[in-house]
Amino acid sequence: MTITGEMLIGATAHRGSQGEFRAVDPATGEALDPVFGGGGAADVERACALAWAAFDSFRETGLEQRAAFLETVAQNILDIGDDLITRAMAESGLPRARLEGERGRTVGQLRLFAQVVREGSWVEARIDPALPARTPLPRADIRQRHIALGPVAVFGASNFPLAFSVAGGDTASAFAAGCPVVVKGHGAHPGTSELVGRAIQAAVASCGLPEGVFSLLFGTGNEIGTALVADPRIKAVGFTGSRRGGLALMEVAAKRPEPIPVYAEMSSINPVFLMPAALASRAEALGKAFVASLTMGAGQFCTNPGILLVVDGPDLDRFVAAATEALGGSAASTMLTPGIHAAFDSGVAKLAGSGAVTMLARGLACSGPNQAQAAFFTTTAEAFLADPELQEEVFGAASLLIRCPDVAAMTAVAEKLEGQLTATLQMDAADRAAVAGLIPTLERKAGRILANGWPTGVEVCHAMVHGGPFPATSDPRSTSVGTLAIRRFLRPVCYQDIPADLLPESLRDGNPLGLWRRVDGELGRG
Ligand SMILES: NC(=O)C1=CN([C@@H]2O[C@H](COP(=O)(O)OP(=O)(O)OC[C@H]3O[C@@H](n4cnc5c(N)ncnc54)[C@H](OP(=O)(O)O)[C@@H]3O)[C@@H](O)[C@H]2O)C=CC1
Ligand SMILES: O=C(O)CCC(=O)C(=O)O
Repeated sequence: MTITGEMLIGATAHRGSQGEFRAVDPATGEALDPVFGGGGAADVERACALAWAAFDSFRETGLEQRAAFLETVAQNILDIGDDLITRAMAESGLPRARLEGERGRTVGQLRLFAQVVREGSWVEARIDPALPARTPLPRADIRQRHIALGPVAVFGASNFPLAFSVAGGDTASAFAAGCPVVVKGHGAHPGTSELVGRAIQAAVASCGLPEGVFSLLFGTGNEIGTALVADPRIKAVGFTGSRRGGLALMEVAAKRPEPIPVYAEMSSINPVFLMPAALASRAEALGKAFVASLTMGAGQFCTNPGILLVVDGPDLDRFVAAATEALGGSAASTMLTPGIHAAFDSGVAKLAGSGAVTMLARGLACSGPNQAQAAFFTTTAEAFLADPELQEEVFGAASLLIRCPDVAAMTAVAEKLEGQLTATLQMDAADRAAVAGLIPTLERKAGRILANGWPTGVEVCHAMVHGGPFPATSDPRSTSVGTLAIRRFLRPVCYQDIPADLLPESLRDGNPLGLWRRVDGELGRG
């Protein structure tokens, strides 16, 4: 498939006229062909007008048709073949195996959402039949279902050019809910975005859906994203990226005449608690496993283990020795963009320059452009508590070990942490009582608590929560990974005494769609 450098607006391909840009291969620093045209206000207007025109029809597509659409998108992405992988490698510096795995995850989550759509319980139909004889007052016939929120603006993330980008989790869950999507493609991987965008565009056409179900825009500055979020026809936003970018978009959304929800995944340092018995029994293995998680994908995961909390003592020294040895031998790896690389270097320099922090190890020296050397630092619980800047995310393979005098100090540090995507416990049986004391704090701080694993690598499943209190996300009531993500793009509507023939099928007597429904409080298929 040829990459043209055009935006995809409804059924058309259209070259933007507001400036030009090219992707950069971060491994070589060279600009890649073709030249892309940046979009402007007229392109946002056209994409949003089409999305709005498609909305009422798309949200009422039958469950089977919508599920088949998601499956067609998945198949079309696979059908691009190796061109997709080679372009994504060139644009991101990520290795083939990682991108092939990511493609599998992307296709898998589209197919999982197809199953969810077919199964239909997301409609959450409720029926409270009329009680005309009730005294002192009769009850009306009251029915409820969930409908799609409206067109959704999705911002592709730089660090997952497939699974969190044009056809990533935000798009899949919005489509599943029945929302048209306008994607603002990330400037780091426009060719990958165009290829995937064309796969979606073809699926819209072959499934007989209105063209406005999907558009893909590019820009050469913040203006296009701002205009998209400000457009009155956009009713929700999905974003993964920097705290600054997420906050800026939240502000735009909040200042609209009609404010809208922004589901932004932004910043997390993912504390790992090395509990005393676990440390005593397997300090060396933990040191090696920690470095493997830290350096995976050049550390460019929002779930990266950015801080470790540990009780000081000889077992910690064993852990540090193993971790510094592993990290000292880890190769420098190419980061996604020159900007992300520069931000990593400046974050590491800031930590190194802090009087309260000691450098423990650096990875092997860089041998090419945009490469990052992993970094491992230590500080004390007291110093960490005194300096809120030590909590700032350094995006990449950098981590800070916090030496605590006892488990109570670990809890005290946990209490001072900002909201997190994850909190990890390395624990043995003898740590159970201490962990039981920590869990209430971790439940308040994080979206996912895990034991004896590492936070990188999120399973896409029904029970997953990839979210958490601010600043991990802008809305802790939801998740951006897993099937619960559909809820972000739905809202309940109640129908009181609406004539039977005007009710949506999901709420009609006789349950023509065979959905799980709550009738007079009882859940069943009646
Ligand atoms: N925690 C996480 O999961 C991640 C964190 N990051 C962090 O973000 C930094 C930069 O990476 P990047 O991926 O580019 O993330 P950004 O947040 O800078 O950009 C993400 C997207 O949001 C848009 N955007 C950003 N700011 C604004 C704004 N003020 N108004 C309108 N649109 C905006 C960008 O558009 P435009 O192209 O116009 O800039 C881009 O499409 C990294 O160094 C890292 O610190 C990055 C990825 C993931
Ligand atoms: O760890 C993962 O698999 C997902 C990470 C993520 O959401 C991110 O880095 O933005």
